[in-house]
Amino acid sequence: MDQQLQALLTELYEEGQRNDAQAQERRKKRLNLEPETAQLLSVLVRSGKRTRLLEIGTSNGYSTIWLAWAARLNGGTVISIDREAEKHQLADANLRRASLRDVVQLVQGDATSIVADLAGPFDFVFFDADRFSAPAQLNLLLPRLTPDVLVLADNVHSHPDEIADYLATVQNLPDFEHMVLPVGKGLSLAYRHQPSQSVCRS
Ligand SMILES: C[S@@+](CC[C@H](N)C(=O)[O-])C[C@H]1O[C@@H](n2cnc3c(N)ncnc32)[C@H](O)[C@@H]1O
Repeated sequence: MDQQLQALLTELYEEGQRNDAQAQERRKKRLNLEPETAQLLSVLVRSGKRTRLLEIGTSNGYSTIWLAWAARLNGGTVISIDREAEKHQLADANLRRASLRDVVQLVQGDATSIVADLAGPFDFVFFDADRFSAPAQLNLLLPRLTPDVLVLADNVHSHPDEIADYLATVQNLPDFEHMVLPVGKGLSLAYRHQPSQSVCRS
């Protein structure tokens, strides 16, 4: 990552921290990922050559920039959803500053309604919005996941009660292995690897 993009990410994160310290309403907070979690996501995208990314919870685009930068290196794209119009505009401006706007489709609205209409397929899904709706969103997305897919969710340690249903859902998915990584606020990682069927040669 070049220094200019690193500097922009640091600026956005620090601005988010300052904003969140004084914002009264929760919906006005940026609630950005910890930088180490965002970096881990970008490593997973790059190392796994993931190209069809979906993020639920854009905020001002901090994590979206990390994902978009990684996706671009793989020739991929990101769809990112947020219900707040103000955050949608901030993310739009920040992605333009990062010269990554062309890699990202920003969608404004309620994530559950939106994912129901997304064609996919996705090989990387990151849940970072309202944890109560995440199980329903995951179930809607299941037919639109690639055989080899990573499904992640933040806030396992920070919001254990809110994320419990999501964790139960993901842990019960057949063919997925699941773990919780002690990074940032606790990152749920589910991985399915279904190799394409080998051709039997006689
Ligand atoms: C934790 S913040 C996302 C932070 C962002 N991923 C980052 O690291 O910069 C959660 C975001 O999800 C959005 N959100 C919450 N519930 C939502 C829903 N049901 N549909 C769409 N967006 C939602 C909020 O407006 C908020 O901006």
